[in-house]
Amino acid sequence: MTESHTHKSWDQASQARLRVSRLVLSWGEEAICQDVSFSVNAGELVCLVGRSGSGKTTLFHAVAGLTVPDGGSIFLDGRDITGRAGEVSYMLQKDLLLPQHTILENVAMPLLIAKVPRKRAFATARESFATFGLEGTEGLYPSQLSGGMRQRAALLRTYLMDNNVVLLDEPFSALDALTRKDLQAWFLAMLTELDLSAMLVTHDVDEAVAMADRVLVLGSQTPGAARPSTIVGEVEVACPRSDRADFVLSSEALALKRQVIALLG
Ligand SMILES: Nc1ncnc2c1ncn2[C@@H]1O[C@H](COP(=O)(O)OP(=O)(O)OP(=O)(O)O)[C@@H](O)[C@H]1O
Repeated sequence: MTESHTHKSWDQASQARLRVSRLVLSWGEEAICQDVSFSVNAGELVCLVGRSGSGKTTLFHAVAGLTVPDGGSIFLDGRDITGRAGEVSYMLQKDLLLPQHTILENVAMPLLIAKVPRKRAFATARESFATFGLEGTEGLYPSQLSGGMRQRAALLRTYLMDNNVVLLDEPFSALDALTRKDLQAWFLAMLTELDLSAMLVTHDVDEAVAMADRVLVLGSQTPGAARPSTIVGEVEVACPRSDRADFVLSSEALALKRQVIALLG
């Protein structure tokens, strides 16, 4: 039996869609992440929080296959995808829409890059505009949309990469507080509707507890040193997505935030 077969039975038993095992990452001589292991289960939203510079983006790049780790492995449904791009969808921190292209052209980009014929790419993209609350914006340009709408378009573009695991790096951070709240609630409903598993980087402990099924904390175990980072703890948020609006105001949510903040150190 090969190594990946061994992991496949393990993953299926544990429902892990994505499994990261003992990842080691560095930039040149500098060790950024050391011995990072975690999994994302089917349908789960995991939020990754960590101080600035702890290596969240570096970790996401590796999971997305944009860099090859110095050690460790990444499995998707039990398949070793270490160093392979395109297996999980990734929305970068500054995933800007191209200003000179229409929303339809922007959203269809992953399909066009995958060499789907233009007509079919646009038809496929159009089908999801209503689901993402973007109907009527197909022919508009990014500058004609509100920040929230632009972010929905970027999320739709990520969705059209057509993987059932998505990585999102601070997708709501540039939005004003009210738009962010609306979009967070909408995003949770979308994840459920589309049956996606997701991992989201955020600086914002409130956002993590408001959205996640599980919060992972990336931090250093070496006193006084910011790096190398590892997963220093996790906090489970056992609240149905539909009840989150009330939950965030509860003493239970406050207690969970305290736990996350304590892990951040
Ligand atoms: N392209 C790069 N080349 C060299 N070093 C890098 C590069 N990108 C990141 N680093 C190093 O890795 C460290 C971690 O950066 P990273 O962006 O992963 O952290 P982060 O937790 O996402 O930070 P933030 O929350 O501020 O976005 C940085 O402090 C920097 O030293």
